[in-house]
Amino acid sequence: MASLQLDGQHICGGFLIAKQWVLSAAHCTEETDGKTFQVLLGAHSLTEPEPHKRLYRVRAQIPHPGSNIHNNKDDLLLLQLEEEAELNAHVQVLPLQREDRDVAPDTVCEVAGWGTINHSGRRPDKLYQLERPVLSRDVCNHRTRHDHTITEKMMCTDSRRKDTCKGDSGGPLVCNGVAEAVVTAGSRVCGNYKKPAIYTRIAPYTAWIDGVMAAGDG
Ligand SMILES: NCc1cccc(Nc2n[nH]c3ncnc(Nc4cccc(O)c4)c23)c1
Repeated sequence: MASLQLDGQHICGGFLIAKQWVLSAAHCTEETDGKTFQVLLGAHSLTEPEPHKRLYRVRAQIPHPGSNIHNNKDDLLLLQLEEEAELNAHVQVLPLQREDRDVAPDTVCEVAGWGTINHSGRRPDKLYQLERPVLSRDVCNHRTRHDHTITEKMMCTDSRRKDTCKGDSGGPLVCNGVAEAVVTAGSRVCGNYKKPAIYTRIAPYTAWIDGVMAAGDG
């Protein structure tokens, strides 16, 4: 799990997909007025000293060319670290789902982040993890939910009670140990069952991800 930070402040989640590459969400660069993130790896607490915590500088930030501020399409961001991450028990690469097939509805997946915990907007110091069931695209696209805005490159999880929120964007949705998708803010609503959590599925983007990493590695 990565924390994307500006001036020591957690902004968004992300995760290591290769020794020198982190995947996150393009919308995370919206309020950064061109500043470059630093990436914290190996952390559980954001503030306390921990043996495997290490802050990395970022050499390049590459948003998906289709990402934009008006919708949630192609909401992916690749970050190349200044150097390869030091891997250990607390810092590992997360395998990506490369088969482009929907995760079965009701599959229980997990999502983690340092995003706000509840309507109080309280921000946690320690990493939170949630288990959430996958919601079918048909239910998620219902008129009373996200009203046909969920494309085949997106997926949803139930947002009843436990949900992702501000600061969780960019983190991975992990199903059976594999990163299936990336948290996107969507309607930005948290904890309302009528607005299920939305994610950008990874499998449709593996060609783009591999292409950027191959070009970046020179
Ligand atoms: N559950 C989907 C989801 C995933 C990731 C991020 C988000 N939300 C947000 N992303 N960015 C934001 N900037 C301001 N406010 C926000 N949401 C918010 C904050 C307090 C109360 C509340 O009901 C909603 C968000 C929402």
